[in-house]
Amino acid sequence: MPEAANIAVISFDRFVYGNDADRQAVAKEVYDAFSSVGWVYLSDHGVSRVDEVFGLAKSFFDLPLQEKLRWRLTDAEVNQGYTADGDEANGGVDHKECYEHRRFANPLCPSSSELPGFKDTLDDFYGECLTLALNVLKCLAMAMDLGETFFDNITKKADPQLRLIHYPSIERNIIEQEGHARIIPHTDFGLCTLLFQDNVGGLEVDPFHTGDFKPAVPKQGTVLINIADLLQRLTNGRCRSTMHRVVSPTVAGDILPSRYSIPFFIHPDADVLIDPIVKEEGEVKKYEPINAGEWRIWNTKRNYTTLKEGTVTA
Ligand SMILES: O=C(O)CCC(=O)C(=O)O
Ligand SMILES: [Fe+2]
Repeated sequence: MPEAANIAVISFDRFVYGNDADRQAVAKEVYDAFSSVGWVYLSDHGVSRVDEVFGLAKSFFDLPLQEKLRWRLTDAEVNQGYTADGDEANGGVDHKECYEHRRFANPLCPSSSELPGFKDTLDDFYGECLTLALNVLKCLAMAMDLGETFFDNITKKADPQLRLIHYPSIERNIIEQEGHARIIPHTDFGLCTLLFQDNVGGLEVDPFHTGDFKPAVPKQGTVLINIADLLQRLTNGRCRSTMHRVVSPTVAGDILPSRYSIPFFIHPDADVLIDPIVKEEGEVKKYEPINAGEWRIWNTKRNYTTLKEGTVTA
């Protein structure tokens, strides 16, 4: 097995329940991780029902394709619902299917009679993920002296995206063709991402963009968190949004087992201007200011093979 990526594991309950000194210490550890490899594992993160949500993801993806297509994502701006294998890829071929859940509107969600417990449990889980994400962003705000509520103030109206992903069981030689992967190399485009993964493995990160991808191995009871493009821009490159991909896990045999993961992508409000924050005398802004809402829609459309001007064309 290749050497794993060097990603710190931080116990997060010292931030939530600790005193001021504990909170400052955790904030610094988180900031150090984000400004070096761009990733961190959090243990004691306070998000419950993780196993239940993995179970519900399996129940949903086990439904026949025709049924799942009733909830097919059709609008990049709403960005909610089911994405079939082949609908999303950007410059390569992914082998995955997904379901997106939001906090304000879920028009394309199975009802409680169609999939018992699905919506209610996802709503609950979503709330816990959002709380954790905002606490993680608070760490950055503290470490950068932006004021503790900096990120709360720019995420009040935003509708972050909880995603369930299923990478189906597949022949190894399909995934290992040139240009194919379970998910091709990319950076995430929001502020930051929480990522729960099952025990199968295959996630790899390239923290320094040298092409040297290393496994971000599953660690029981933790959530992985990575910086995404808008935070890299906002922090003028201090926090690093880094390449990652999902490839074959290290298992023997020609048929790869299926894999499930649950990312939660946090975005700022659509009307926020992401203008790099400079902290030092003479520091030059490395990025142009951009509007967060336009950035999100542009990136979502770009990632889909089927979405053109907000509609499914297939
Ligand atoms: O499935 C994973 O582990 C990674 C998913 C991912 O990188 C993404 O959805 O952006
Ligand atoms: Fe990603």
